[in-house]
Amino acid sequence: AQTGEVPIASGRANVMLYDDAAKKWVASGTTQGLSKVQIYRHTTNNTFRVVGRKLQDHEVVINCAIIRGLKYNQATPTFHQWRDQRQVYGLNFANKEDAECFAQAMATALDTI
Ligand SMILES: CC[C@@H]1C=C[C@H]2CCN(C(=O)[C@@H]3CC[C@H]4C=C[C@]5(CCCN5C(=O)[C@H](Cc5ccccc5Cl)NC(C)=O)C(=O)N43)[C@@H]2C(=O)N1CC(=O)O
Repeated sequence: AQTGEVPIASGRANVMLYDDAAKKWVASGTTQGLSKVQIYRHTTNNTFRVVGRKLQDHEVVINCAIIRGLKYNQATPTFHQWRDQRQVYGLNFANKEDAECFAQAMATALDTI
């Protein structure tokens, strides 16, 4: 977190990006494996972003702003996804509790911005 950012959710997930050309999901980052995915709230300007780091080597595998109007799709109880103009992000959560907690924080963020 940068100064002035606080995490409002944290969960374990495989962070996936959709390869439009190949029409398949690919793991984000250089290795497979679970990441710690957090939603940070910036305390001064009340903006939010999703940051994910590999549990093993802390490689940053996702760092994307949560923008007003984002549609967060809970495709399954453990696979949630959204898109921006560049790509589609997928979070394959380790369990549905982490997924539910993350989705709740995402909803809060989307209600706030
Ligand atoms: C990690 C493996 C993964 C695990 C779980 C399952 C769950 C379903 N699933 C999918 O990929 C589903 C199946 C159909 C395919 C077709 C298109 C896709 C791909 C690109 C985005 N998309 C949208 O449907 C988006 C969603 C959206 C709606 C609303 C707002 C935002 C968004 Cl992003 N619709 C728009 C209109 O954008 C898609 O998610 N798709 C996953 C999946 O099979 N696997 C297994 C594998 O791939 O082996």
